[in-house]
Amino acid sequence: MSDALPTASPAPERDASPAPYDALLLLSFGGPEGVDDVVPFLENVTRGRGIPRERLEEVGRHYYLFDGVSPINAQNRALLQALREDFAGHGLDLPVYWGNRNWAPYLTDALRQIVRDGHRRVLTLTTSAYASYSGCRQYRENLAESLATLRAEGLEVPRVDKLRHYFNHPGFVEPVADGVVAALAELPEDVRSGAHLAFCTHSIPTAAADTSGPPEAHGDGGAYVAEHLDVAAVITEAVRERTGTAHPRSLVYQSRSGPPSVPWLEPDICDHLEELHGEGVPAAVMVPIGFVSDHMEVLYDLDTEAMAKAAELGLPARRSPTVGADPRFAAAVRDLVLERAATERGQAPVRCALGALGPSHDLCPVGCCPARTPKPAAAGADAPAF
Ligand SMILES: CC1=C(CCC(=O)O)c2cc3nc(cc4[nH]c(cc5[nH]c(cc1n2)c(C)c5CCC(=O)O)c(CCC(=O)O)c4C)C(CCC(=O)O)=C3C
Ligand SMILES: [Fe+2]
Repeated sequence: MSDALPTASPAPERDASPAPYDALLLLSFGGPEGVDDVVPFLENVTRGRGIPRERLEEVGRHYYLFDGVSPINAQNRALLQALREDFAGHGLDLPVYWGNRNWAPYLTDALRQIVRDGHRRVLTLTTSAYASYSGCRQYRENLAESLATLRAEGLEVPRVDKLRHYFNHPGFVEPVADGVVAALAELPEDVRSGAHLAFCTHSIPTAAADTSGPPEAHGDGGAYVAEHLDVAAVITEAVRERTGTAHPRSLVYQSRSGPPSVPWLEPDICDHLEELHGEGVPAAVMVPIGFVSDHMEVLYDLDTEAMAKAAELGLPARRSPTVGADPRFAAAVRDLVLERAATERGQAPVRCALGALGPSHDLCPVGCCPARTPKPAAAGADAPAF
């Protein structure tokens, strides 16, 4: 694989008009904020998804280890604040709302407020940077369902679009690369230059991976894996530019769910650490590129379980930070909002993207990340009219 990829591209000066949009919606997963929330939250997440009881009990224990509190909602509050500050500081007059798929504040309530406040064109930012059913279409299904609820309530339904996938935007890549450099600096000096970069993301069923992204990417591994491989190469190169060391890398998976009979993406991070250790690799940095902010998958599956595995092996390891509410990420969101607004106004704005894949599509085409059971999905070429 070539490492000669561009690792910087200047963010263009853009016209600060968000027109035709009049609201931005931060759409996220949601998480429990106390022990009493855990079971109802897990019921919301897993309704109709066929997850074995034992897996749910296991995941419930992860939350109880942290007093039932996932950091995801606090992270989203911080991101909301960062977006509002960034927009205000750059003359972008666009109110920002927040709603979740699985926990309060709920998506339907956020959309209802948007309508009551008189907004008609909503742009959505999801806290998932890649193509996949769980990371993209399922959020689009949630939007369609909430819009149908509003219509049943007799409210005027706004038009809703979704920002393109941003895994390769410089404002996502750069904070991650800096975080890797910082994590490397925390490793003992004698093992630092030999450290392996284990890029971590959520495992998904291989069938879902194969059909992720637009139909033309299907069958060849799919867009989900291709996007992660591409950004892992970009980040590795950005780290080499900063440290002078070309670290070996791999893409590995975590947080497998579902019945054991169904194949999911592998290797798992813990098995991978064992393998690295067996090969004589002196240290590892886990880079959670699959996640926008810290949440239970990061705190438990990486910081608790994978770090315990590394300690057991005697393998020096660190976990690098997620982008969270980094001001560069907030600025990237502003850039993407203005890019999309200009596109909707019929202009052809510069589209910032690093790596070999280039900028992702604005509108998910028909057949993008199909569901096992077809459901209406908003903000795509196959969106129902309201
Ligand atoms: C690709 C992907 C992302 C990244 C994109 C994105 O961020 O959207 C993601 C994020 C998250 N997943 C989360 C939590 C859970 N995911 C589960 C289950 C599942 N995730 C899946 C995929 C993904 N998940 C899949 C294919 C399943 C199997 C069931 C199904 O087919 O739907 C379950 C059920 C129990 C279990 O089996 O683990 C839970 C509790 C939380 C919140 C954590 C917190 O509370 O801090 C977050 C951010
Ligand atoms: Fe998940």
